[in-house]
Amino acid sequence: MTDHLIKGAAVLGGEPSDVLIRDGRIAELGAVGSIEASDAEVYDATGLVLLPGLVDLHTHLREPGREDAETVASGSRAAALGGYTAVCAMANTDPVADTAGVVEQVWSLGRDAGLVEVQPIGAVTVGLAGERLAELGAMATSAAKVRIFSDDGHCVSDPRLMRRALEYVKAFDGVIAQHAEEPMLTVGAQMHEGAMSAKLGLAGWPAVAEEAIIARDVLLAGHVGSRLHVCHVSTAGSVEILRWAKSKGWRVTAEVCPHHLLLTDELAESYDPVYKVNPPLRTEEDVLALQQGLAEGVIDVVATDHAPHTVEDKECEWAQARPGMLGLQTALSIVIKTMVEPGLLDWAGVAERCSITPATIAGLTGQGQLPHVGAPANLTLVDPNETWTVNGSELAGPSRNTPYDGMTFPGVVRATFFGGRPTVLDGKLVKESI
Ligand SMILES: NC(=O)N[C@@H](CC(=O)O)C(=O)O
Repeated sequence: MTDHLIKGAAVLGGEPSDVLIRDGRIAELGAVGSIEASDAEVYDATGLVLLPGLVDLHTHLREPGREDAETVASGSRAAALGGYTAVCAMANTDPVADTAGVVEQVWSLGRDAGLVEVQPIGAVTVGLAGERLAELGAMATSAAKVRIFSDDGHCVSDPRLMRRALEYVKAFDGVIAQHAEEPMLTVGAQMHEGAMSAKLGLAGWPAVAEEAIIARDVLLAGHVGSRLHVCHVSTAGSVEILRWAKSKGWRVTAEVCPHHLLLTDELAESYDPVYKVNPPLRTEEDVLALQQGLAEGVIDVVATDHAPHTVEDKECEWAQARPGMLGLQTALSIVIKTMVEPGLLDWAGVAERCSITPATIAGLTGQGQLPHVGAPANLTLVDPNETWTVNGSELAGPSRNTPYDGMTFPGVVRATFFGGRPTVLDGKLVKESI
């Protein structure tokens, strides 16, 4: 394996340093010019910020079943280009990832693609139907070593089943990641329930449908003493409930998606389904509360909810369109725009929310480590001073459903190292790694 010498990178935005990567790990870390490595390939990282490789807790890779929208390999390419070195693959595939066989399939496809660590998430219930617990133990002890379980896309709405799931995974320190949506309150829902939905005549998805489930589930998690993770938190009220749950010392974590940190329900006025997503884009007040919650750590992590859909499933009438947006290649830029530029997070905070804490939640021990000698070389180099304009047709993967097409953002991912190997250099996938 080739050695790599990264020169002049600002580690977490601090002093420029040199980093020597050897045999997949950081072998030396020191002041600029202090490391001698004549046989190493040199990467000039002057002006770049070095972060631990990003870790996504919420990625839809669509394989098996909807390879026309994304595959494990194409999603891995998008992830590497976005600065990720690990992604957790959601279970709503076809067939559903509710058995050891399917999670092992996804896990081995990820290993074959070899661009990021692909950690499968297992379904909580058989077929995501919300009726019977899936084989949680078999998935946990499979080669995929599933740690997080989620029916994402569907809520585990039966409180008795939710309690049983929390009790079951407690034995092996597993996590139940809930898609918080009380289904009886979102029948036919198309967008956030508020002034804009009334104006557009679209059925609303009220904030209380999310908040009611989060309130119930934090109480259940506290009661059982088990680990709950709340997916894609989208309302100001949810942040308040999480703040309260954390003050009780309950084992509750939560994620926010980049789109909920930036976009609002006003965009639905275009009737362009690219803005249709679950949970829906909310109000400016919600956006500000989510940013604040992330800054304070009430919301622990940023997760993309990368949800590729084909042109047929997205470029149609709003009501027929599937919910979901691409996210892997734009996430870091949106975090920089919404959190770093306004001074809500510094680079250490970005590392915490986008890498270290997600790796801890997912139990990915080789990921999310602050750069230090001996650490696995999973690293991202980003140029914070460069901007780029999103071009949907140039994104990795077959899907095009980005809400950011034509928008200009700060922060260009220049290089990603996965297990000591560059997957991205100069902003492009490294040929040998494809
Ligand atoms: N987040 C989304 O809008 N879509 C998700 C599933 C879901 O949560 O509905 C998808 O799988 O496409």
